[in-house]
Amino acid sequence: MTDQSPSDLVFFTKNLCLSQGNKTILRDINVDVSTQRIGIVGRNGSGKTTLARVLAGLLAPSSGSVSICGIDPAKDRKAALTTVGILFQNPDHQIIFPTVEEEIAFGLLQQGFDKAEAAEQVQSILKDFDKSHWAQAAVHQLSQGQKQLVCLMSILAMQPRVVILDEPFSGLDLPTKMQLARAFHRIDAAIVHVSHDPEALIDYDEILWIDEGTLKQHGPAKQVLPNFVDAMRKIGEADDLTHLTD
Ligand SMILES: Nc1ncnc2c1ncn2[C@@H]1O[C@H](COP(=O)(O)OP(=O)(O)OP(=O)(O)O)[C@@H](O)[C@H]1O
Repeated sequence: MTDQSPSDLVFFTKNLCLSQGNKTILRDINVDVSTQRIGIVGRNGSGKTTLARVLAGLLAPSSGSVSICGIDPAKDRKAALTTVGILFQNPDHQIIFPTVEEEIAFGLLQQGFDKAEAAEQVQSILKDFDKSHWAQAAVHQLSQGQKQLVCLMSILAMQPRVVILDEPFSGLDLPTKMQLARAFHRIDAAIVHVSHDPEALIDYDEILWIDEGTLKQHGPAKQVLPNFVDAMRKIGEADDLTHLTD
């Protein structure tokens, strides 16, 4: 822990462990984060999504603790709703309503806004993104990139202090990625961005590298990303297939 007070921190974890059944997925993660652009990298299955879900309060630690903007997100679900929003890899796992305006209004109604207030906020966020004409569009007719933008607008309408992006570009073509990345740049809140792509995190303030459920390295992007890329290259260059003949 640094000498910063917990309220200055975007999040911190203390001896965070998480198991599912017999499997330990996160082990003893201790980290303080106080900047606005935070990347999380790691190999497939290293525990990045699990950490993102713990930060959003969707999973509770098995032991240890987590605090995001001063709240325990799994215990204080009401505060978590206004503090942290999470954008999943696949918008189809997030969207539940038939039209764009209903989808965006849902979170606001959950937050306690009445229907008229929610409708006003929906219009305002659509206008912000120059998408007022989408209000009554059927969500199932939108492309994946458009659906991802609807999810992002739904989160931002709730004005969270932290937005977690879990591989938000997967399955999107390059122009859509670039358009969505521009939308991310406009986000006022702190961003925690899980990605396999070091390029996507190059301008970020700090990076957490998760490896087999542990925090392998934490530091400025310029320091951690080259180490991560080197390590991934070495693993990629190794000829795993030789082991099949052992
Ligand atoms: N509910 C669960 N029960 C058991 N094991 C799980 C559960 N959820 C995740 N795991 C396992 O935990 C490990 C970490 O999963 P997680 O999805 O957090 O990794 P990840 O780093 O996000 O992977 P990827 O980059 O492939 O998305 C994986 O081995 C996964 O199979």
